[in-house]
Amino acid sequence: MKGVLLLNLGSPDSPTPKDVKPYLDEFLMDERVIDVNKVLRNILVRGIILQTRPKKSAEAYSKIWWEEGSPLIVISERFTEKLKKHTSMPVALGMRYGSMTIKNAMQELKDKGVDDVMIVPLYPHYAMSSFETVVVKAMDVQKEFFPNMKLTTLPAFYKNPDYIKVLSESISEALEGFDYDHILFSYHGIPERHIKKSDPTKYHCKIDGSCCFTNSVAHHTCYRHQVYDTTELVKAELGLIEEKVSSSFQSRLAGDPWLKPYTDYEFERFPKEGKKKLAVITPAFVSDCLETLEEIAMEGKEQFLEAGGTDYIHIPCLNDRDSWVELMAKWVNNWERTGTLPHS
Ligand SMILES: C=CC1=C(C)c2cc3[nH]c(cc4nc(cc5[nH]c(cc1n2)c(C)c5CCC(=O)O)C(CCC(=O)O)=C4C)c(C)c3C=C
Ligand SMILES: [Fe+2]
Ligand SMILES: [Fe+2]
Repeated sequence: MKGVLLLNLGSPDSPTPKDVKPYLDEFLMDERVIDVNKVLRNILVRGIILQTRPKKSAEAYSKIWWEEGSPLIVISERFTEKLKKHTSMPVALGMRYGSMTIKNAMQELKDKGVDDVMIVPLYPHYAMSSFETVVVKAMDVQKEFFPNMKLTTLPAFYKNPDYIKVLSESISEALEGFDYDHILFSYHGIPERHIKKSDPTKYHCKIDGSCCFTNSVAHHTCYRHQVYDTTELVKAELGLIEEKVSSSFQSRLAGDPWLKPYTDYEFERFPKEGKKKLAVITPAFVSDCLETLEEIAMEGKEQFLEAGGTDYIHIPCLNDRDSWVELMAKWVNNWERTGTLPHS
C-alpha cells in the first residue's frame, strides 16, 4: 500500500536554551550542514558555537513562538491535516532534527499497512543542508528499521509550472494595494563551498561567473541556479519589471563566504538608492519559520526602516494555503495512480 511522508528540518521543543541546545547540536553536527571533518566539527560546534548560540537562538524563537508551538511545526501539521483530506493514502510528517523523528513517522505509516512511500522534502530547491540531508536520513532510517519499505523521492519543484503559478498567485495577492519600489527574493544562504561540492561535473560551478545561467547537468543539484530560476519564472509569470526585482541570501553563519548578495546588506543599500518601499518574499521555505518570521519580518524590517526605508512587507510563505495543498495532492495522487513523478 502506498503512503506519503512529508519531511522538514524541525524545531526545538520549546524556545528555551535547555531545549534549543540539543536541537542545535543535532543540526550543526550534521555533516551536510557543517561539512568539515568530525574532529574539527566537534571543536567548532561544541567548543565554540554551542557556548553562546543556544541563548541567542532561544531569545529569537521566543519572539515568534505560538501558543500551539513552533510556527514551522504547527504550519507543517496544518498542511499535513489538510493534505489528508485530499488523498486516500496515509500521510505522515517527520522532521530531520528534534523530537518529531522520521523513524516515528515511518512507523506511523507502517502501522497503517504502508510499504511504498513517497518522500516529500518540503524544500523547493536542492541543497546538501536541506533537501539532501532529509532524503539521506530517510534512506538510512529505512535501511536500518524498515527494510521492506520502498522509498521514492519527489524531486525539487523549484521550476514546476504549477508551483510557480501557486507561488506567483500568493505574491500578487500580498502585493495588492502595496505600491512597492522593489521586490526582494531572499533565499536561505549556504556556504559557497557547498555548491562546488554538489557539482557532479566538478568543473561547472565557478561561484562568481555566469555558470548558473548556462545549461548544465550540474543544475540538477545547484542551489544557486535553482533559486535564480524560481525568481526568473515568478518574474515572468507576474510580468514584473526587471529593475524592480532581485535575489539575495540570508541566515549566514560567521566564517566562510556564503552565497552573495547578503540580504542584510541589501536592506542597508536599497534606501540609499531610492528604493524605500520594499516587499520581501522568502521562497526557499514553504512554511514560515524562525528565518522568515524573526529574521525577515521583524529584524529585517527594523534594519530597512533604520536605513531610511519607509514601507516594508514580508510576504508569507505558502504555508497551508489551499491552492498549495491541492497542488501537493495532485502530485501525490498522480504518483499513487500512475507511479510517475510530476517533474524531474
Ligand atoms: C532552504 C532551507 C535551508 C537551508 C539550505 C539551510 C541551510 C543551513 N542552515 C544552517 C544553520 C541553521 N539553520 C537554522 C534554522 C533553519 N534553517 C532552515 C532551513 C534551511 N537551512 C529552517 C527552516 C530553519 C528554521 C527552523 C525553525 O525552527 O523555525 C538554525 C537554527 C536557528 C538558529 O540558531 O539560527 C541554524 C543554526 C546552516 C549552517 C546551513 C547551511 C550550511
Ligand atoms: Fe538553516
Ligand atoms: Fe551554477
